[in-house]
Order: sequence, then structure tokens, then C-alpha cells
Amino acid sequence: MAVAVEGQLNTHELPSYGSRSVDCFEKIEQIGEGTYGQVYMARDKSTGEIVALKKLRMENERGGFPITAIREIKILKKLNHENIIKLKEVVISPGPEKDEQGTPRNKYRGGIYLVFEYMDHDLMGLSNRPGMRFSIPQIKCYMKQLLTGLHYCHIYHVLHRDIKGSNLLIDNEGNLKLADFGLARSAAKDQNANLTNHVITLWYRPPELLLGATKYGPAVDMWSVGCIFAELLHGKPIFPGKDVPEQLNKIFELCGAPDETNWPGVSKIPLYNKFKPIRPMKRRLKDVFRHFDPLALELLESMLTLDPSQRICARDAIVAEYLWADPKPCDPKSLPKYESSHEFRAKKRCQQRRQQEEAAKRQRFQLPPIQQAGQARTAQTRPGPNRFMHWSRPPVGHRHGMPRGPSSGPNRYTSNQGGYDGSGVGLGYGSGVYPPQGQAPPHGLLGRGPHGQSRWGPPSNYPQAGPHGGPGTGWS
Ligand SMILES: Nc1ncnc2c1ncn2[C@@H]1O[C@H](COP(=O)(O)OP(=O)(O)OP(=O)(O)O)[C@@H](O)[C@H]1O
Repeated sequence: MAVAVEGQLNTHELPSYGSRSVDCFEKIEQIGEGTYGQVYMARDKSTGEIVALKKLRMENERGGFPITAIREIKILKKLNHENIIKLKEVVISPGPEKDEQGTPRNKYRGGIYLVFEYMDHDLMGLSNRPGMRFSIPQIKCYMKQLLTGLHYCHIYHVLHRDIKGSNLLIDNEGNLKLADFGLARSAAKDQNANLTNHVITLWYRPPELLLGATKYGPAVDMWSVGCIFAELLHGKPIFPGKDVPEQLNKIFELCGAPDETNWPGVSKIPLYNKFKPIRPMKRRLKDVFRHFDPLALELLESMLTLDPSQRICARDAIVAEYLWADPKPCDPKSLPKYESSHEFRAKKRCQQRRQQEEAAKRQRFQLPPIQQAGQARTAQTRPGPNRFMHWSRPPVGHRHGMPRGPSSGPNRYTSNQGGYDGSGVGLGYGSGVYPPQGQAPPHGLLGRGPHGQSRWGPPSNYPQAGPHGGPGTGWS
């Protein structure tokens, strides 16, 4: 079966979608726990290849295959880029066709697993490693890969809608890949459709969605990229709100209050009047991050622009001077190899530390041991080795709320005070993946647009069709 050239869309059916059983794989260990299921490291029994198996949650599915999974599979099947996780196949473990009363059951009830290439880390887990510091060349290297993968999505009209550290997977070759397309949306068909604004984890959600816009485009992902960029430089999340009003307030405190001057049309967004600040608030980004490299600050300013129609797009961000200036981004292959680290493990480590501290405290004050909250609650849910996840899972809908576990706390990155450490200077960038500054990247990387046009045109921001930062036509 022909598979499209890297950087172009897969338009052919791929083999093995649902034709093999999960028994073809041997589970090694759990590496992730998300809203929609568990993720395992596993080995393909026939080839020995190590893969990641994402088990989809089927508890709420009565009538068949979950719609979110259909979306994720459809989108991932099409995308074919080195900075996007590869969906290798879908496997099933069929459940009984009838229940005890003889009533026919959803035949997928036994389980559906997405089989992905295995990645050693996610950005969240990696940054949570004790003593971890990212150098500036490393940050630039990750940022370029993130932007390149996202640009590929956007030219094919795919909005990711959940960019955050735990969805950026990294392997020991230094490659970064965008993962978790469970909330992604292909906007190719009707670019003026109303879309849900209950997407993107709260800390990374842009102001237009928080204010209730339902027409939006790729600029929503670019806001999240800006949050990640600032977090990498600053050493901790920059907008750790606990609910929508607080989230908006944190954004306004740093980026200023939106009004018709800096964001034409903002007053027509549904929740603007409800949430508009009552006191004047100035943009303070330059002040707060004055210790950043001026070029980094310039790029950050363009990503964290309130008005989505003026926010920088992925294509323009890739050629931003900061990402090409000294110290140059390092070659992914030159990055150190770390022992595998996923957010799930980081969370476990943090929980174990807390338990140890608690036990030590109790011993010191000679208090009787307490029953762990998790033990009590998991007994009612699912006993077994995965108990930890159950009580640590955030309340329903967390996906649209704060990141999970220890990652939600401050100081996830053990960076220096000022955000920069300046190490790694002069590592250079020798892989040849990215073009020299100012030049177009090879088409093999970014390829051509859906209509064959070059994806490397003159810099421009997103056109704005709707009053709320809508994508308009041809936002690729
Ligand atoms: N291909 C992979 N290789 C290695 N680890 C992976 C892979 N895919 C996912 N993971 C791990 O599992 C975690 C959860 O995966 P994923 O985000 O796809 O699930 P989800 O249910 O959609 O999660 P969430 O609710 O956080 O959005 C990731 O953060 C990552 O640590």
C-alpha cells in the first residue's frame, strides 16, 4: 500500500486498521493516563518493535465507536510529517457480543487501542526531571520543531486545540512530535462553522475562547505555543489560572485589557461585557520579562497578541529572527539522552515524595498512620496496579481545565531565576533540517499547500473573517 511522501497528506487507506487483535502486543508498563484512556508501552510480538498503545475509554459508549476517536483516527491517518506522531494501526480486543441477558452489546466494548510509534518523553515529564535545565539552543530546537509540526497541521486546516507540554512528545534522538489529536478539528469543509470554545487546557487557552468566541482559527494554537515558549524561558507556567475569570485576569494583567483599539471587534464577543476589566490594565510583557533576550521577547509579544487576527502564524514564527540568531538551535541529535520520562511518571514521583514526607511527619509527631485517600477511593473503582491514577485523576472535564498533577504546580522547570541559563552556546545547528536564516525550508519539510502552492510565502498574519478572530477562507 502506497504511503504519501513525508510532509504530504496520506490519502490512501492504510492497512491494518482494526484487523489485528491487541493480543499481538505484550504490554510492558503504563506510561500515561489521559481523559480518554490509558497509554501503555508495549512490544509487537511478531516484530519486537516497541510501541505506545492508547486504550480508548469505552465506558460511555452505547452505540458503537466513540466519535472523538473517529475524529482522532481520521485526522492522524491523513497527517504524515516528522513532527507529528505516527498512528501505526488500530487494534481491538472484542468483547462478548451479548450481555448476560442476551442483549446485543457494543462489539467494541472489549476495547479499542491506537498503536503509535513510541516516544521516550513528553515535554512535561522531561522538564519535571530533577535538576533538569533546558539550554537556549535546546529551547530553540524544540520550538522550531513544534512550529514546523503545527504549521503542517494548519496548512491542511487541522486545528490541534490542545497544545500543552504533555502532548509534545520527544524521543531520545531529540525529535519532537505533536500528539493527542483527540480534540483536533479538521476545518477544511466549512471554515465558517461555529466551533466549540470548550477546548484547550485552561492555562494554554487563548482570550478569544475564554471570552466565548465560536468562530476561530489556527491562532488559538499559536496562543498555546506562546504560553509554552514563555514557560520554557521563564521556568514555570505564566498563566496558572484556576477558573475562567482568574485565567482571563492573569492574561489581562500581563497582556493588557482588550478594547476596540487593540482588538477591533472584541466588544461583540459574547462574554466580553461580563469579563472586561473594570480598571485600566496596561500591557506589561516587556517589563515582566525584561530579562529575556530582546529577540525572544519580540517573538513572544507576537504570539501573545490579544487580537487573534494580529497574532503571528506558525509560518512566520518559524522564520522569526530569534530562532536563527546565536546561540543557534542545536541539532536534535546532539541533545542528551535521558531515561524515559512521561508526565505520568513525574506525577507518580511527586505523589510518592508527598507520601514519604507525610509519613515522616507522622513518625516525628508519633501520629497513627492514615489511610491513603487513593486506597479508599480506588477500592470502589478499579483495584490493581493502576490505583494511583484513579484518585489522582482530576474532576471530569479537567481536560478543559488545569493540567494534571505536579505539572500544574509552579516551578515545573528547574531553570535559573532569570529564565536563561545561556549554556550550550555555540552548539550550532548542523542537521540540515531547517534552512539557514531567511531562506525557505526545503519542500520536503514543509511541502506544498493543499493546492500545490508554496507554503513559504511572504510573512503575513491570519486573515480575520468573523468578528471574533474567525479563520476566514484560506487561512492556510
Ligand atoms: N506515542 C507515545 N509514546 C510515548 N508516550 C505517549 C505516547 N502517546 C501518549 N503518551 C503518553 O501518554 C500521555 C497521555 O496521552 P494522550 O495525551 O494521547 O492521552 P489523552 O487521554 O488524550 O490525554 P489528555 O487528557 O492529557 O489530553 C502523554 O502525555 C504521554 O506522556
